[in-house]
Amino acid sequence: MTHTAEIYREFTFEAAHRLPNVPEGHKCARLHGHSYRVEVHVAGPVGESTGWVQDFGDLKVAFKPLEDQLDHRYLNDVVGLENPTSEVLAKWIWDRLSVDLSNLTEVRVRETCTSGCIYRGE
Ligand SMILES: Nc1nc2c(c(=O)[nH]1)N=C([C@H](O)[C@H](O)COP(=O)(O)OP(=O)(O)OP(=O)(O)O)CN2
Ligand SMILES: [Zn+2]
Repeated sequence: MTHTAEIYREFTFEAAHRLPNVPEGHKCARLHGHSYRVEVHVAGPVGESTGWVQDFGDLKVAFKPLEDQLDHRYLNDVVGLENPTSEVLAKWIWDRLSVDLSNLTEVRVRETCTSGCIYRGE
């Protein structure tokens, strides 16, 4: 009997940003950078023969074009990321990944060790 499972892969990239819409004097209005960590989750039935939901390698292939657009970039210059909060970035990633990953369930973006965002496509 098969079961369902959720799998994920973590990616990292380095990028600079500033937040243009924060209140006057907010530190995040200034140019700064993060070592972003992104988790991509997909779910589905575990194949009888494969023993997996999907090859982790598929997630790597799907994320690669996004990594190319994000890594060592000034995020505010990327179309759709003019206000690059974690919330906006998580949806930006979801919108692009969901084209290839129909079983996408969750995108997690971590800006720092303590702060981040979870987006589930709603
Ligand atoms: N809801 C959100 N709040 C904030 C975001 C965001 O994307 N969504 N982003 C920022 C800044 O980008 C900031 O660099 C990260 O915030 P913060 O967790 O405050 O980071 P610090 O490491 O500076 O935390 P301290 O504990 O204050 O040192 C701000 N808010
Ligand atoms: Zn920041």
